[in-house]
Amino acid sequence: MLWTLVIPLKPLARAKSRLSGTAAGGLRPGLALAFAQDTVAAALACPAVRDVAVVTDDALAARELSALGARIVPDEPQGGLNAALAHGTAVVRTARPESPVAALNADLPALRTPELFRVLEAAAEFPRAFLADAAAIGTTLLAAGPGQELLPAFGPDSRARHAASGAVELALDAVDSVRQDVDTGADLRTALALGVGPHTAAVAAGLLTPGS
Ligand SMILES: Nc1nc2c(ncn2[C@@H]2O[C@H](COP(=O)(O)OP(=O)(O)OP(=O)(O)O)[C@@H](O)[C@H]2O)c(=O)[nH]1
Ligand SMILES: C=C(OP(=O)(O)O)C(=O)O
Repeated sequence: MLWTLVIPLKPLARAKSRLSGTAAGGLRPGLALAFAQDTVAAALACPAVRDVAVVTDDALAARELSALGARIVPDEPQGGLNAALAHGTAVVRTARPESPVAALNADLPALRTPELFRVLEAAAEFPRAFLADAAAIGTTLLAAGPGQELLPAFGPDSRARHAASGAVELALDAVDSVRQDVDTGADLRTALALGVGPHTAAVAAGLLTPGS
């Protein structure tokens, strides 16, 4: 099955606010962009991915991510994350109404293409499926097969809300890079230990000193 990924991205000036203690104001937008660049590059390299649509109103991110090969969908609803995902899904399905679609967070800087492949292959077995985040509270990927509504319920406790919505939780080992979203400085250190992509590695160099 070939998936269309829908990746939401907040305007960079407001993104990753919980990293403000780790990356001071001037550096945080660049870090959020680097996370998105590494996420999009790893996703576009995946043989199970037909294309990637990024839902964002950020002009710089739109330029940089379209240069990688992503389609940009303006965040027209301006109604937060789930509205952006529902909109992005509707837009990509205008051309391909039956397309399998998966929402993927833009803050997965350690994302490894083979692990994403395994997650998407597993998701293809169910009408709707999701992957819990590394903290086991949230969600990093929500998939809807051909003709299925996405019904995104991201945000606090989204693991429980996606399960309650009828999506099947994917119980997979060894897909840590797909689960490792980065919200805090501790998450960033964990992602760096897993191994981040080149954009994040370049920005993170100098941000964190060993043991900080
Ligand atoms: N297009 C769009 N994307 C959003 C919006 N809110 C959050 N996102 C994206 O949704 C994903 C998950 O959000 P979070 O992990 O909370 O990221 P964040 O909002 O940048 O982080 P905090 O500011 O620390 O809450 C990230 O890829 C965000 O960029 C929104 O209103 N519109
Ligand atoms: C948006 C989510 O999480 P967080 O803001 O914790 O990354 C989520 O897990 O649904």
